[in-house]
Amino acid sequence: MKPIGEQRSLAHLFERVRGARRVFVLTGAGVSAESGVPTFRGGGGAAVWKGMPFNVISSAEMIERDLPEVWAWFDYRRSVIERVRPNPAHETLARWQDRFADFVLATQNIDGLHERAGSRCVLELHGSIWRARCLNCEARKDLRADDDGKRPPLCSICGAMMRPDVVLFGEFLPAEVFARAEEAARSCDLCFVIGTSAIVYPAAGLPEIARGAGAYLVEVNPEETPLSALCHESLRGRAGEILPFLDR
Ligand SMILES: CC(C)NC(=O)[C@H](Cc1c[nH]c2ccccc12)NC(=O)[C@H](CCCC/N=C(/NCCC(=O)O)S[C@H]1O[C@H](COP(=O)(O)OP(=O)(O)OC[C@H]2O[C@@H](n3cnc4c(N)ncnc43)[C@H](O)[C@@H]2O)[C@@H](O)[C@H]1O)NC(=O)OCc1ccccc1
Ligand SMILES: [Zn+2]
Repeated sequence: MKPIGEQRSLAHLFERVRGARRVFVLTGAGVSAESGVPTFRGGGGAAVWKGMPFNVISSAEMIERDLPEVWAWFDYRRSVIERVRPNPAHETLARWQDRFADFVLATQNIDGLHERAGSRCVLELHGSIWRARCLNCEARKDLRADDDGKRPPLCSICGAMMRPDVVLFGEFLPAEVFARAEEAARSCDLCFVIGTSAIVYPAAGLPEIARGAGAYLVEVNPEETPLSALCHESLRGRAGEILPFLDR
């Protein structure tokens, strides 16, 4: 793949980025790929855990059916994530929060790497692998600060069992978080969609909202996605190389 700079003149894009006032960014697993976090390939069919496809082990039914197995799956992913570091894509987006008058970053990722890179008020559309939530009183617990290793963890408020505080397939997204992302998508003048296969909804609908509201839509992804046709720009390459390049 030709380096982004040689693909064609991006002067007009630099212009757009320099002139942007309200920027909305949606990220997916691809933004963490260069950190060493495996992607999902569209949340679809391939077996990811003990022969179960991703959208089965990460589904609401599994909480009922086998909560210990759900914890085993997220404990494994947490063990992978705790060994990696944010990459230049995360770092660039952290800088951008102070570069634009209005900047909103929404992510489908539960890995917490945006926060570790210094991004503040990240809209975690699908929750966080670093939190547990009580099945009875909804109290949250930060597993970085307070994890006695007991599985399932027990709620320190009511003693009930806790589940990972992530949004599983068939579950609604946190309403307030999604509403803020929708609002930002509706009112932005520049929208970046970075490292997502844009298959999982309602997150994949956010760039469509931005485009529909007149925003300039830019995709960063080495591959074509269902959103590419909707984009003003599709920058084919890796986020960790392209974002620092746009940061001028
Ligand atoms: C599979 C899909 C069709 N299914 C859905 O969308 C479902 C059902 C559905 C709802 N509405 C629909 C409309 C149409 C069809 C289906 C639906 N949605 C839901 O269930 C949602 C909840 C969805 C959230 C699920 N939780 C996740 N994650 C947390 C858990 C966990 O992580 O385990 S989703 C999870 O999968 C998705 C994976 O996608 P990506 O992040 O994009 O990753 P992927 O690997 O696919 O792609 C990576 C991309 O990066 C690129 N890339 C690779 N390297 C790089 C690189 N270096 N740089 C840049 N890019 C790179 C690659 O080329 C690739 O394009 C993310 O959203 C991720 O968060 N809830 C819901 O709708 O509630 C209401 C409801 C309630 C009751 C009954 C019905 C409906
Ligand atoms: Zn509780």
